[in-house]
Amino acid sequence: MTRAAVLGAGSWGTAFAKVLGDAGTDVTIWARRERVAAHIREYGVNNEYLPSTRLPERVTATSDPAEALKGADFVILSVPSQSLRGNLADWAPHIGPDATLVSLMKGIELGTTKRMSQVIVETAGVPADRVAVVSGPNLAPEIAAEQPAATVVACTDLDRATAVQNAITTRYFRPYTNTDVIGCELGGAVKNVIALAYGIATAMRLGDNIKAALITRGLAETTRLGVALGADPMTFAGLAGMGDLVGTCTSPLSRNRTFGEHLGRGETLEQAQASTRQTAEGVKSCLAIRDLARAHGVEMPITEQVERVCHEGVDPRVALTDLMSRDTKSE
Ligand SMILES: NC(=O)C1=CN([C@@H]2O[C@H](COP(=O)(O)OP(=O)(O)OC[C@H]3O[C@@H](n4cnc5c(N)ncnc54)[C@H](O)[C@@H]3O)[C@@H](O)[C@H]2O)C=CC1
Ligand SMILES: O=C(CO)COP(=O)(O)O
Repeated sequence: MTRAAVLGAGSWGTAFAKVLGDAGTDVTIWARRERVAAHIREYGVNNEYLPSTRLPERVTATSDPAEALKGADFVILSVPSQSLRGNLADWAPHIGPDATLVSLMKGIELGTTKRMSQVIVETAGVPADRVAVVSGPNLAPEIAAEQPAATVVACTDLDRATAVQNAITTRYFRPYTNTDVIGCELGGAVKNVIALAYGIATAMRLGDNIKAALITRGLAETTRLGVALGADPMTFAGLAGMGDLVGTCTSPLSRNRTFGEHLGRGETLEQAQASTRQTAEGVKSCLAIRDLARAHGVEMPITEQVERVCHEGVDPRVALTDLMSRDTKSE
């Protein structure tokens, strides 16, 4: 019997545990707070993040990471990106020697500008070919409700990607494999920043033309950064690129887009933050992505402006004027 540990009991960790359970894997979720774990054990429900989803019998929970990780073939990492390094340092001694580590996270680490798989390799001391990434248009509430979705499992070791694919294939969840880890991770992280911009534009009632332009030019700057870092440009035309970008920007369920709407209504960063307990990864990652782009000499004008609005208190109207008045160029 295959076993998985899901570390992080937020929306996506919990929905992903359900997918694994429905596909026939025994799952133990690690929750930071014992009362969340106890509620899952007793009622089969994560009442804090997905209160209307009943988890399969095969899914249980604990607040003890060693218990969650015992005998796990798949170690699923689903905490906020900026807390991964600290958490994983504690968890690493309990991870089995051949376990596959699977990142669900869509962020870039502040300060180091590292992708999550790089943080995992460094912190857990595992080779890169034991780390897989799952990324695509995967809004957790829809998947928890068994609405159909597709995703990408990326790993440089195709056999491991296929093993993860098999462990998460259900009648409502369809994973594709890919070996481009860099492209899949960048697609997932940068789309959160573009979704912030899309949310800002939505709240400012700027119209559908500019929203389509943000998606298209957002994908262009994501691809530019990806290519500079060694990604396959075709990845950005796939589910982990365009798919996730369109899904996130256009869905009112997206925390990043919703956060952007708060900013677009004129709220400060602090006011927008006070409106949600959930993770809008783009808010912090826009800083790291901007730094990464600058370090590689890549222009990311939308990301630059999102960073200014989020962290430098720039009025979104000023950011828009700056974007529209850049030097003209070829597409
Ligand atoms: N929710 C979604 O629809 C999707 C989310 N993701 C990504 O999955 C990752 C996890 O997101 P969600 O589950 O949605 O987040 P969430 O905001 O729903 O939950 C985060 C979880 O991490 C815990 N947590 C918060 N700070 C922590 C810390 N310092 N140490 C340990 N645990 C901590 C929280 O208690 C909570 O259980 C993010 O990178 C997100 O971008 C990816 C695809 C879909
Ligand atoms: O990554 C996601 C969908 O693929 C979820 O997006 P949000 O974090 O903006 O809710």
